[in-house]
Amino acid sequence: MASNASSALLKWAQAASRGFAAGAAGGPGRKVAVLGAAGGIGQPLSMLMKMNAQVSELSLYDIAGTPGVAADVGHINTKAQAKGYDKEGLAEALRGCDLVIIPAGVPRKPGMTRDDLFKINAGIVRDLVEAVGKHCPGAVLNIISNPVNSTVPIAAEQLKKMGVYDKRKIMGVTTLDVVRAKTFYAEKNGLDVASVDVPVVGGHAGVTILPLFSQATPKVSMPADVLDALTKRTQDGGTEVVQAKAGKGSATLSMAYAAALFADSCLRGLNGTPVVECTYVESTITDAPYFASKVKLSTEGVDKVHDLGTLTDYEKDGLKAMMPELLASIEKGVQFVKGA
Ligand SMILES: NC(=O)C1=CN([C@@H]2O[C@H](COP(=O)(O)OP(=O)(O)OC[C@H]3O[C@@H](n4cnc5c(N)ncnc54)[C@H](O)[C@@H]3O)[C@@H](O)[C@H]2O)C=CC1
Ligand SMILES: O=C([O-])CC(=O)C(=O)O
Repeated sequence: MASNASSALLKWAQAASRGFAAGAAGGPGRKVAVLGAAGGIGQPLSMLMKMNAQVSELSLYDIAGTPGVAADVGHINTKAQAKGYDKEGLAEALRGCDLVIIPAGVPRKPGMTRDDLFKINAGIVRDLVEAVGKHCPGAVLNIISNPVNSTVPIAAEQLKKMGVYDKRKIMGVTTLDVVRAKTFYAEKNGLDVASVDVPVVGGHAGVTILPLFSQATPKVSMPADVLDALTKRTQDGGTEVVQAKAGKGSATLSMAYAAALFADSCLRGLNGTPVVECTYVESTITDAPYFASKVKLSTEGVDKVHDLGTLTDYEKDGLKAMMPELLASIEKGVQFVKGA
């Protein structure tokens, strides 16, 4: 089993640049849907999924703009058949899907928290997941739409309501936190970023994002102030991009990259090559019913949720500090569906 997907995925990316003739994973062709495919994340993500050799059918769904995206992506000379769907086509887009990736919804503007997006995105995610429950209840779900800390519980509750919930299938995508932690850790310590791994646990907003630099490889012992600065930069990575884009949205390109890596790992797992990734799932390893940690992805989705390993006092404090916000965000998501 690959202990970490990054080296395999780097090979995948290299194979992509050579035209995907070699090096990419095989396995049965999978049907993958991107819901929100015409958006800032959706477009580059659709391109990257079109380049993934594990995909045979690619459904590109959005409420507007999908014919153009599908026509454009469809000209890429890889085997996946890309098809665009508008509002009326959601059922067909989803039927037979193995993996559904959801980046639909509004992004932040400067000054907003991810929770400020709840008002609009909660309903979008609930309705899309309802369609998933109707048309492809067995599919693995990768939820990108913010606030992830709440949208994953929303998805779970919606599927429970429909009697088709399977905790192994629902994952909140926190890969961008890992991507950022790796980049910042490698930069700060002069390491080859391709050889670096950093687990990131908790949730996906501010203090709920907890990089475990004590478990990073290769191991570098950092002074307390450097460790604190790296931790805070990882927690505020999304805000750094929101501010830099100055009103034009949040991370899209790095997010599409991260989502494509995570989706590739899910597909590898489904195709019988288990991969371990950090992701936000139903969990019993802390007091929070949903929590991101290392998870083994296999033929049915989540196979094993790994525990946190040994934490330093600094990390234990971080874990304690995140709990009130994380628990409140989860409860808000649960009540949004249950209370309705
Ligand atoms: N999990 C993570 O690490 C990250 C999550 N995000 C989140 O991803 C979401 C999308 O971000 P962007 O792509 O930048 O936004 P965007 O506004 O560029 O694109 C969103 C797309 O969703 C579509 N959409 C809206 N309602 C829909 C519905 N009911 N069904 C299908 N499509 C619908 C829109 O038409 C649009 O094309 C945001 O909520 C953002 O906060 C962004 C970056 C990182
Ligand atoms: O910060 C945002 O709003 C988007 C996001 O989740 C990220 O970039 O991590």
